[in-house]
Amino acid sequence: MGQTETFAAEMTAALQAAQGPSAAAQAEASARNDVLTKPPGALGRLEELAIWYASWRGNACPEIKAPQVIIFAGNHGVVAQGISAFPPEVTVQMVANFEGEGAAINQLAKLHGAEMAVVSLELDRPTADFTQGPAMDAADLNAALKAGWEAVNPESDLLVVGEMGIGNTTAAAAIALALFGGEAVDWVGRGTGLDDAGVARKAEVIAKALQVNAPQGPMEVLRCVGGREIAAMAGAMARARVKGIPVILDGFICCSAAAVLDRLVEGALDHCVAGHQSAEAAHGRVLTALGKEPLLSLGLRLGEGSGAALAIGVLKGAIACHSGMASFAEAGVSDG
Ligand SMILES: Cc1cc2ncn([C@H]3O[C@H](COP(=O)(O)O)[C@@H](O)[C@H]3O)c2cc1C
Ligand SMILES: O=C(O)c1cccnc1
Repeated sequence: MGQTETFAAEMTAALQAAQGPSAAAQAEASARNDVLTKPPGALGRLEELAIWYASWRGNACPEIKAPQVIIFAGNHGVVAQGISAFPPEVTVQMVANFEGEGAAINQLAKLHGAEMAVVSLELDRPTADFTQGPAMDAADLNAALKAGWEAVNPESDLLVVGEMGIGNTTAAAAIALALFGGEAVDWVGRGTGLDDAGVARKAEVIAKALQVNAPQGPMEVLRCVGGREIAAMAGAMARARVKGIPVILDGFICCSAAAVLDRLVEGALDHCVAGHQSAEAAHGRVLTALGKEPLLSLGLRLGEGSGAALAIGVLKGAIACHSGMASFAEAGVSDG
């Protein structure tokens, strides 16, 4: 897609025009599921997962051969408000750790045979402190959306987007408050490990951010109180929607980016499944607002795409059974 200056508008139009899943593949996969050698429904959610994946791939008997994990990194001016337990230098240090294959996400991506890309977004130029004014101008927002869009490998057959950005649970909470309403305290959590006073300060910070910026509409919310890596995640998930690449959603920050798309275009997240529910207090609330039931709930509160990457194994299990199992007729098993 074209011009950086108009990227947000072009991306929105592409999402509006995007095709849905294949009804034929869905019907064929569903019929196949009905004759596999198991009592009806005995594979629980794995059955609906396999049919969902098959419908998005347009193939009733799919395989997962080329998963991609993309980690987007960005820095946040709002760290000046003392809203993270860690200093902002950790963002660039962790990027080096990703590149040296030393982070949790490296291990989980490798475990599931996923290609992993790391995209740093102007780490030496943090977003503006959004308690003072918008985090990004239109040029910054468009560039970040486009970086996300372009990072997706169109040949991949599954996408996980993760992030690294000290302070980004505050941006995610501000996005959630702006999109879903309620009270600031409903959307804040401990992030990397804030104490109770820190969490209370974080709530004040996001309340002030919305007073100062008063963003109108999902894209403006993303520009005013988001961050570059959050915008890039949204851009990548939008590209995946257009390309028919299923996405596994990660934790609170990933879901705040997804929520922007959800409010922007109806059905924009139909190609997404929730990988897990993180321990960040408001993640469950965001998942409920998005109508997504998490596959895993293991108390993770890391980000980096880690919970979603772990859930690749669940989806691979669903597809292995669906595409590999024999039917009652093939195996000569009585179908009851
Ligand atoms: C060593 C380290 C590795 C991480 N990997 C992900 N995060 C996570 O923590 C950050 C968000 O929390 P907050 O809003 O409280 O700063 C993000 O970078 C997120 O990805 C990490 C944080 C740290 C310290
Ligand atoms: O939910 C997450 O992804 C999360 C929670 C805490 C810190 N970093 C990420």
